[in-house]
Amino acid sequence: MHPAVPLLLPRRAGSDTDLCGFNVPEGSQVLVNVWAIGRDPSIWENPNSFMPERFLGSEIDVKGRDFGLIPFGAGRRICSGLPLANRMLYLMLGSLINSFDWKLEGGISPKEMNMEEKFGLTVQMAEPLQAVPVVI
Ligand code: HEM
Repeated sequence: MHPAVPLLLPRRAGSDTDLCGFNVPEGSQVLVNVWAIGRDPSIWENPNSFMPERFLGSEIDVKGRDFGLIPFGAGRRICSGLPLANRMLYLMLGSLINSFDWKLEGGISPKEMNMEEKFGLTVQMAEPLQAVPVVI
């Protein structure tokens, strides 16, 4: 839902190409809108809902084979840090959740949290997250 690099790295068409009925002339710059793919209702049920459980028992992964979910990109320019990120994310997130209780600053409830984004080459929260760790 919130891909780190919403338009991936720009590509250039190596030859005249027909893409889903659109003519893409050789040399055109092509941007892949991963942000829109992640919110496409023809691919995802309830695309705007955060439902990590939708992946339970699913074969879909983020390694660039399932074009509905390519937060690390795909093809020859796929993120070269994917194997590292794939290991570190579980470790970091698991450590943070295991070691602390978390609350939002100002007594805001998670449902009230502003999840809007700022437009840019990389996605950032419009209103930075202020999460307070409480030692368990
Ligand atoms: C959650 C963590 C990360 C995400 C979501 C992410 C996402 C991406 C995306 C979307 C791209 C563009 C791929 C494309 O256009 O097909 C990219 C490129 C790249 N990423 Fe990551 N990345 C992450 C972590 C890392 C880490 C940990 C490293 C290095 C240690 C790294 C190094 C790179 C490099 C070098 C490229 C450029 C690859 C190229 O141009 O061939 N990334 N990343």
